[in-house]
Amino acid sequence: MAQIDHTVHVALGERAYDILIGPDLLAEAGAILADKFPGRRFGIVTDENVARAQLPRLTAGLDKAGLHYETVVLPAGEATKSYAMLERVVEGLLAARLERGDLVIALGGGVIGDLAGFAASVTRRGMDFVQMPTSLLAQVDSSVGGKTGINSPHGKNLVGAFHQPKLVLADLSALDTLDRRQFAAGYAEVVKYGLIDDPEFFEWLDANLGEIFEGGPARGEAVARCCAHKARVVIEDEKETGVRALLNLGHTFGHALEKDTGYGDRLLHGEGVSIGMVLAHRFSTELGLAPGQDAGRVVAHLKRAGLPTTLADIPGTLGSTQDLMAAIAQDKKVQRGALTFILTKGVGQAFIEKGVEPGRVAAFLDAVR
Ligand SMILES: NC(=O)c1ccc[n+]([C@@H]2O[C@H](COP(=O)([O-])OP(=O)(O)OC[C@H]3O[C@@H](n4cnc5c(N)ncnc54)[C@H](O)[C@@H]3O)[C@@H](O)[C@H]2O)c1
Ligand SMILES: O=C(O)C(=O)C[C@@H](O)[C@H](O)[C@H](O)COP(=O)(O)O
Ligand SMILES: [Zn+2]
Repeated sequence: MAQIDHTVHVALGERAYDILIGPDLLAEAGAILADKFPGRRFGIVTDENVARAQLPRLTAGLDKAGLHYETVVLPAGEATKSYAMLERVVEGLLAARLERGDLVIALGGGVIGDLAGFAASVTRRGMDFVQMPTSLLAQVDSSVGGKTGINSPHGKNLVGAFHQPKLVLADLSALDTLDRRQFAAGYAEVVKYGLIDDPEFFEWLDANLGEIFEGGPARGEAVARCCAHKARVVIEDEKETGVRALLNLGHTFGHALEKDTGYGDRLLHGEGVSIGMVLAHRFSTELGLAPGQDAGRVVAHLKRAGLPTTLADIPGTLGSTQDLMAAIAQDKKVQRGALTFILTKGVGQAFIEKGVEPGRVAAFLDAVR
């Protein structure tokens, strides 16, 4: 019997699903899948690191439950969110003769979740999929809410679909094999929830950061609170026509930095979000919207987590402000050519600002470089 510490229900009508959070869910996944999806077959998509560290725990349980599965193993890292890897996954699923009624399993971090979810959405015009997030980032953010996709040479996540999973299994013990840099990158998205509209959560994180990083009970609570927060937002605005844009705090800057640094090891997504959230606070201060000391609190907390907080923390040379502005112009929140930013009045008081003048953003970037 699986131990489930927390359940979050994502109430999306006929697309509703549960997020189950517990200590050993990969090992129990075979029994859970056999019960929820009787008679179905499975296509596991994962990356080389996760195949080494976590896949055997999953397949042992699938074997025990007598389930049929095929596995596609991809290179690890952000560069895998590409057209070439999308083709590899789709062709792998087809070669395995998985039917439309079978399920894709995304076993890995956000890269695998986004790519495999998108592949599921287009293969045979739409297969169901299950998220089995193994990074902190994927457990608190990317496995929930149905944003799937890949990067384009024009920018981050520019090709994709909203495609909700049928189930999310977040196995907390999977995080034991994640390295510290990746854990910290995921933690940036944890902090994001506090900064959006939950100052009490930000305070709680400040008090529990050590325990979260060391793997104490606060870690599971943090994952559950983030999932509950994200589920609330997604239920209200599944396709990002309104409040969901708040989940993009720090991402307009962050995505531009990820593109500029080539989607590689120089800057992980969560690290870009960390710097982006600081820039969003500083830009808000610059515009006279937020007190300067709130940006200071954010920087201090992110630094405690070992995260980068300034452009100078990014190794190597960044492109010009013009290059960054060109990337920002491709942001999916752009409407009729006008920029939208998530700005803030202070910790836990983020808001959506449409029609931000590009000249002001460029001047701000020039000033902080
Ligand atoms: N869809 C969404 O709503 C959403 C939300 C946030 C981020 N994202 C996307 O998620 C991606 C980032 O996700 P990520 O930070 O998980 O990156 P990732 O998928 O690259 O995983 C990070 C690294 O950790 C390794 N790894 C993962 N789990 C492991 C484990 N348990 N043990 C050992 N190694 C493990 C991976 O192999 C990889 O090298 C970005 O592409 C970002 O755009 C999407
Ligand atoms: O779920 C959302 O909505 C988010 O914005 C969550 C973000 O953390 C995530 O990085 C997402 O992929 C960004 O979406 P995008 O639409 O800006 O590409
Ligand atoms: Zn993100």
